[in-house]
Amino acid sequence: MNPSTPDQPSTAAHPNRLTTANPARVVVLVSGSGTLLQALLDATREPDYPVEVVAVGADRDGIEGLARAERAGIPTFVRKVGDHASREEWDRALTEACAEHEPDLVVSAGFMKLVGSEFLARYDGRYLNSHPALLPSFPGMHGVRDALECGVRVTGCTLFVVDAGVDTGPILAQEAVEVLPDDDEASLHERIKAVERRLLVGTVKKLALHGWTVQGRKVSIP
Ligand SMILES: Nc1nc2c(c(=O)[nH]1)N[C@@H](CN(C=O)c1ccc(C(=O)N[C@@H](CCC(=O)O)C(=O)O)cc1)CN2
Ligand SMILES: NCC(=O)N[C@@H]1O[C@H](COP(=O)([O-])[O-])[C@@H](O)[C@H]1O
Repeated sequence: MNPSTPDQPSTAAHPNRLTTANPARVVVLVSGSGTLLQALLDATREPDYPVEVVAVGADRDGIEGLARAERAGIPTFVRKVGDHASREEWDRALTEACAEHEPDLVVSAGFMKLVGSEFLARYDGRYLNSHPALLPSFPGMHGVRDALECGVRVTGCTLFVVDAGVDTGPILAQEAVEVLPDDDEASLHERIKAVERRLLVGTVKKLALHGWTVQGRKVSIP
């Protein structure tokens, strides 16, 4: 993890400011199809996109998210909970696997495991998660299904800085998506993911360019 680089504003006036290398080194964690990951990979092909995806990690084998990384020539790693004696050991192994790539940011993009205290301490303020609902409504593994079952007319997506709770961390960005009368979980999730991809790519760019501060529940990007 890097402090400010010469072409970025000084952190002297903002002691809690988090900054990245230029380009920012990003590890992406996935458990599934990896379309959010793909959006980041596609963005990094633009010459002025200030991010390098340095590795992709997963908690399981055989997923399209890992295949996308391999096709892009990006290093991958898999750390399965079941291969470790305890959840704490898995958390340490995941932390170390990420650390080998010296990330400025770790982005959870459909990563379906809760991380523990070692991971959170190492990546304090630097671990982001994209969630397919407007938090604090509908946290957890089934944000789209829960919103539909509740009958809301508007849901959306949230990008936040992960803390020790489940989808409770300080919010970076949100965008609303209308629920249509004929929506099922799959159709609504597809429309949300289209918005999530754009929000993730745009917000990670802002973080890389400007840095950010986390103070209590507030995240600010200058
Ligand atoms: N400490 C945290 N870790 C993670 C968070 C978080 O908010 N705090 N967000 C997730 C992603 N997530 C929803 O956004 C989420 C992922 C997983 C679970 C969960 O209960 N998982 C179970 C196992 C599920 C399975 O493998 O089928 C578990 O971890 O044991 C809830 C919410 C990223 N990590
Ligand atoms: N609680 C975490 C969660 O539900 N994550 C969600 O998984 C999807 C991943 O899509 P992808 O595999 O196509 O990128 C995204 O909608 C993401 O928000």
